[in-house]
Amino acid sequence: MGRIRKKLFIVFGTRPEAIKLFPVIRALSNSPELETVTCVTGQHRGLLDQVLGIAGIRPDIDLNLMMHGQSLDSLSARLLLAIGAELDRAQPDRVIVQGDTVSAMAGALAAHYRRIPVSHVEAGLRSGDLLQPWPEEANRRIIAALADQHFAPTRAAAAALRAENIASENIHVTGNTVIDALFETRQRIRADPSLAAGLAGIARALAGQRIVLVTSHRRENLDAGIAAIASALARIATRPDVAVLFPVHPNPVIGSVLDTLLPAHPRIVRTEPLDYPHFIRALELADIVLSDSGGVQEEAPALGKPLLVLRETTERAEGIAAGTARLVGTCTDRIVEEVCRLLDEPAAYAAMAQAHSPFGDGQAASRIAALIRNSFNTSVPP
Ligand SMILES: CC(=O)N[C@@H]1[C@@H](OP(=O)(O)OP(=O)(O)OC[C@H]2O[C@@H](n3ccc(=O)[nH]c3=O)[C@H](O)[C@@H]2O)O[C@H](CO)[C@@H](O)[C@@H]1O
Repeated sequence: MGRIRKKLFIVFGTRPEAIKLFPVIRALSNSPELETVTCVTGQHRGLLDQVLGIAGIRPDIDLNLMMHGQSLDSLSARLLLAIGAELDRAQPDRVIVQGDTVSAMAGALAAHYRRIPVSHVEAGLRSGDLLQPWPEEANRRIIAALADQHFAPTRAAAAALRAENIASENIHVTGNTVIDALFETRQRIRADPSLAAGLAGIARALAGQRIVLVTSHRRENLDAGIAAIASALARIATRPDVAVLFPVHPNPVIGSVLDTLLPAHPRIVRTEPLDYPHFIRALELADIVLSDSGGVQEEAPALGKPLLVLRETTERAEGIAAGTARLVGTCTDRIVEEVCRLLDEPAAYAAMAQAHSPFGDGQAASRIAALIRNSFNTSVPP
């Protein structure tokens, strides 16, 4: 006899997955006919835990698989074995993964090996280049081949899936859940400013400066890219009207390049990675954002912050089409030139500083929860 409540097994392991899944986990938990099992892999231990704490998620299973210096193949193999064992124990009716991490790919594959259906949140992002972003572009395509429910954030993402011959009835344009997380967190900070109070000192110290907020951690930028970005920031900070705020990703390669190429300077503020409310507050304080992050490309347009994307290609063309984002790559001169153009030409700045939210309206998670609920109503025999 089948269970009355359907069991959903949600696998994730990194900061961005936790940010983009907490609204979904909550929406699913509000359905009495569904039971959720959250399984974290610990792929990015510290950054993941920051988000879990703030979102109030206590994972049911913590695989804690992070090992210092682990290779992608060792990580993938360990994830596959560990997730598979948990699936055998939990016997879920459906597995949910998000985005393009190795944890998500391994979760989908372990589910497929057990013929458990897979829902993919943030489906259909494609750069068209298997090496950029690497290995995420391949992870996305593998998950798409295995999933039977594809939650595309935008119409363009849905079209990319149809172009790969995924059946239209399995593709749903829901918006990106990061906008749910962003709007909710912004609301929480307004109601309780102490959630982001750690930035008050920095905001006071930088008052009167135009703030350039920077994040960079993409693997393909770890060699020459991050060095070129650091040189650009050092030049930008020579302007007396500008301050650079750089929450640095814990990857040691980034820290050591910055130690060499980004000298101590009163107008360059390097911090540890900020927790989510503090990062959202930093986005609000920023005049210009420089980033190679996927999530930041979705958040900055929703807040009307001009964003220069430190990549050669992007799967998030919607921000560029909306006019809020511009692809600038990682050439030092180009970055400096584009930042100075925004600082010195008010019309250029105003054109990019319009708030658009091409990636969602903040209601994606409730749409996804409803689609998952309905999938059981339609596919379960009477
Ligand atoms: C190749 C690619 O594009 N892949 C993406 C990748 O993630 P990413 O590039 O978006 O990763 P990050 O930049 O680490 O995270 C970003 C989030 O972190 C918040 N943030 C940032 C700095 C900080 O100091 N404190 C914070 O809280 C910030 O607001 C934002 O929401 O994996 C995801 C999962 O599958 C995919 O969705 C997504 O395609």
